[in-house]
Amino acid sequence: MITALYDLLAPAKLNLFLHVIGRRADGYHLLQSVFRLIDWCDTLHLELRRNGQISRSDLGPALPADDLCLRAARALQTASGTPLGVHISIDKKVPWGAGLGGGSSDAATTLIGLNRLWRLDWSREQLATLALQLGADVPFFVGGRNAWVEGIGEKLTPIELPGAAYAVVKPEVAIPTAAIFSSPLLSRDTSPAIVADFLADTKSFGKNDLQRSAQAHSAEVSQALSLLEHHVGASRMSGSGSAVFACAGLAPGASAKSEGWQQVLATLPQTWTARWCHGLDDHPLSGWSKD
Ligand SMILES: C[C@@](CO)(OP(=O)(O)O)[C@H](O)COP(=O)(O)OP(=O)(O)OC[C@H]1O[C@@H](n2ccc(N)nc2=O)[C@H](O)[C@@H]1O
Ligand SMILES: Nc1ncnc2c1ncn2[C@@H]1O[C@H](COP(=O)(O)OP(=O)(O)O)[C@@H](O)[C@H]1O
Repeated sequence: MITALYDLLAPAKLNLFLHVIGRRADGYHLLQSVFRLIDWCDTLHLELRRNGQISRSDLGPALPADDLCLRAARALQTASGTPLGVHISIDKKVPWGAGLGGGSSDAATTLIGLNRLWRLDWSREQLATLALQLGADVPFFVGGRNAWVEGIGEKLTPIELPGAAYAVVKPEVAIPTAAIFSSPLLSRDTSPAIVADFLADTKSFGKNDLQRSAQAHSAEVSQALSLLEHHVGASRMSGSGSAVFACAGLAPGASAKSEGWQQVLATLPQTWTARWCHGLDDHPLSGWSKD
C-alpha cells in the first residue's frame, strides 16, 4: 500500500482573456475564458494517516487555518466514506489574491493525490463534480488540460495552445475575488464568442472584463500593467487580479535574458513578485486519472 506521495506539483493558471457574459439567479457570474496552465507551482506532500485524521503543515508562508487543501481532503473523505486520513505539507510558491488560481490548484492536486493515496479509483468526472463545491476554478485544475471555459468555470472544453512564455508581475496588493465581482464598475454583458474566434488570435483575443474594477480597487494593478506594457508588450490582468502578464512570445524564442525583462526586474518595487513563466500543455498529474 502507498503510504506517502511526495512533491506533487500544483501549477498556477493565467486567464488569457476573461469575459463576463451574464449572471445566474444565485448571483454567480457567467464567464467565457481560456485558462492556461503555467510552470509556477506549489508543491504538496501527502502522508497517509490510518487514524482518519486530516492535518496540514506549511513548509512556506502560513496559509489560512481552514485552507482549500484541508477543505478538499475533508470533502473527499466525507463523500467517499473512507476511514483513512492524511497529513498535507504545502510549500507555497504561488502568490494568492493574484488571480493565478493557486489555492484552487492546491485543492485539485489534493483531490487527485488522495484519490490515489486512498485507493478510491474515482473518475476525473466524479472528482470535478466535487471540485466545483470547493470553488469555481477547481474543476479546471482537476481536468488538467488548457481549456475554453464557460458557465461559472465548470464547462470545460480542452484546447491545444502553442508553447509560449509569459512575463508575470504580482503587485503587493492581494485582491479578493468577491470584491471584484460585486463592483459597480463591472460590465456583465459582453457578447458571447466561439472558440474559433479565440483560436484565430490566441495572443491578443478579447479582454479581461474584471480589469477595470481591479484597477479601481488598487492603483498597483495599473502600475504593473504599465510596467509590462513599457518593457515587454501588451499586458493584461489574470482572473480577478492582482497579477498581470504579457505574452513574451512563442517559446523557445522568447528569453528571460531579454533586455525588457531585465528592465522589469530592475525597476520592480521590492514588495512585488515577478516571474518568467512558460505555458504548460497539461497538469503534471494528468496521467493519474483513468479517463
Ligand atoms: C475569477 C476567476 C477566473 O479564473 O478566478 P480567480 O481570480 O479567483 O483566480 C474565477 O472564476 C473565480 O473562481 P474562484 O476563485 O474559485 O471563485 P469562488 O471561490 O468560487 O468564488 C468567490 C466569489 O466570487 C464570486 N464569483 C466567482 C465566480 C463566478 N463565476 N462568479 C462570481 O460571482 C462570488 O461572489 C463568489 O462568492
Ligand atoms: N491553499 C491555499 N492557497 C492559497 N490561498 C488559499 C488557500 N486556501 C485558501 N486560500 C484562500 O483563498 C483565496 C484565493 O486563493 P487563490 O485560489 O490562490 O486565489 P486567486 O486565484 O483568487 O488569487 C486566498 O485569498 C486565501 O485566503
